Amino acid sequence: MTTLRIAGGRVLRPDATVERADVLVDSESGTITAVGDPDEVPEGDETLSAEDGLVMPGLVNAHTHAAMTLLRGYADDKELDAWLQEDIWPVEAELTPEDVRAGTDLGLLEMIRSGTTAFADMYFHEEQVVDAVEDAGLRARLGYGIVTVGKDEDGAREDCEQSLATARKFDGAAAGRVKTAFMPHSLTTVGEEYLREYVSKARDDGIPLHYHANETEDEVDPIVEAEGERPLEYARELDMTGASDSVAHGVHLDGTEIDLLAETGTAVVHCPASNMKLASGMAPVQDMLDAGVTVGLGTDGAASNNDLDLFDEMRDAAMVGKLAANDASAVPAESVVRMATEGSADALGFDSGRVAEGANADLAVVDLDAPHLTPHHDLVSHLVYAARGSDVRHTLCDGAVLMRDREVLTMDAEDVRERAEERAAAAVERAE
Ligand SMILES: N[C@@H](CCSC[C@H]1O[C@@H](n2cnc3c(=O)[nH]cnc32)[C@H](O)[C@@H]1O)C(=O)O
Ligand SMILES: [Zn+2]
Repeated sequence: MTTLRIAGGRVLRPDATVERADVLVDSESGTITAVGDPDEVPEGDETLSAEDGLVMPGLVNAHTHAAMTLLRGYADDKELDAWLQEDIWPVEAELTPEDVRAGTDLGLLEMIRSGTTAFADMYFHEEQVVDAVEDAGLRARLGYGIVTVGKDEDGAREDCEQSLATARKFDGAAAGRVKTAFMPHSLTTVGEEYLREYVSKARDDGIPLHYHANETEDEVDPIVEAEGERPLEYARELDMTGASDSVAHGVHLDGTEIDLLAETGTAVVHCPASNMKLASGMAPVQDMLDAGVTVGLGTDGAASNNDLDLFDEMRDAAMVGKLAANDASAVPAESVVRMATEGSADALGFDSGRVAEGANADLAVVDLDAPHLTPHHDLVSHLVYAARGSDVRHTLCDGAVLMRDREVLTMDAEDVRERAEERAAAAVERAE
């Protein structure tokens, strides 16, 4: 057994208290085997210094499209529908497997550097994402995104089959760090007949669902008109709500839908930056938390954010949560940290997001000695309101060190940047 002791720092515990403690990690099982007083934690085979640092759960990005880093800054300042149809989808149609690998690598590099250890990915050429995750050492729940609008029946079925096949094939890949889901893009971009047929197939195999829901009013209104019910009521009828499922966004929700989410255990992944940038609206996050909904946090793709830094996202979540509730005490720092760690991990079905014995050893160590993190009245406050991704010193996933002293060990950062730069430029040129 190889053990690693993370020593000399402070530790953020699941009850949001901070204490001086060391953490012992078993690299073979990839779990945390002890957390506690430095005198009581056994010696490790190796030591990683957390002096002047805070050991926290690795952040979990519960909704993204990692390869969309290639489209970062390509098209901004537009609302969702026009942005997707006029700018994003034409370039995505040109993306080859190698392009997706390059964009995903760039996304993973950015995640590791900013203390993110797990993510949910909805995209295509997912075999590339599996390989990228395997090599970089992160954890992911991934799936192939289905769009049937604008496709004939054969094309639509092909998409659905592809999503099922991807979910079946890759579950458990990368030594168990990859899990999968069936991923219809949304309730309006996938036809009802296909949802009915293929969701039931996914259910037969126990495959969870992840999809965009209630993101914009333009997406809610047509369902209300056609079905005479709210989108999530429609989703429940289609058997698309359940304890293993998660929906991205959940911006435009009424009280009935919030109750439905809580009752069924369906998680919502809040994506505040994307919601603000595309002017989609303000999610009722405090209302969801009050109702007992599992709420996670996601960046969405880098083209609508425009980065994958969950520290930024935490600040955005707190800020917009207060505006939405018209209450400065709404969505406080502690709730936000919980959202980005345990909440997201629960949404994705990972035993991560908490520094506790037995949990996955997915961790980040944040430097506390920066001017913008001084003084130390309240470190939970700092994580949400003052820290940034570049404050992360070490990142670990599944008991392995992915970044040590700001050097990413599992990827060649220069090569990743060069490939992404070249492939992004070429794809845009082909599309235009
Ligand atoms: N199989 C589909 C791809 C779907 S992947 C998921 C899709 O979600 C898109 N996407 C990114 N951000 C958002 C968002 O905020 N709302 C809805 N879709 C988004 C993204 O561009 C990507 O096309 C096809 O071949 O068209
Ligand atoms: Zn999305």
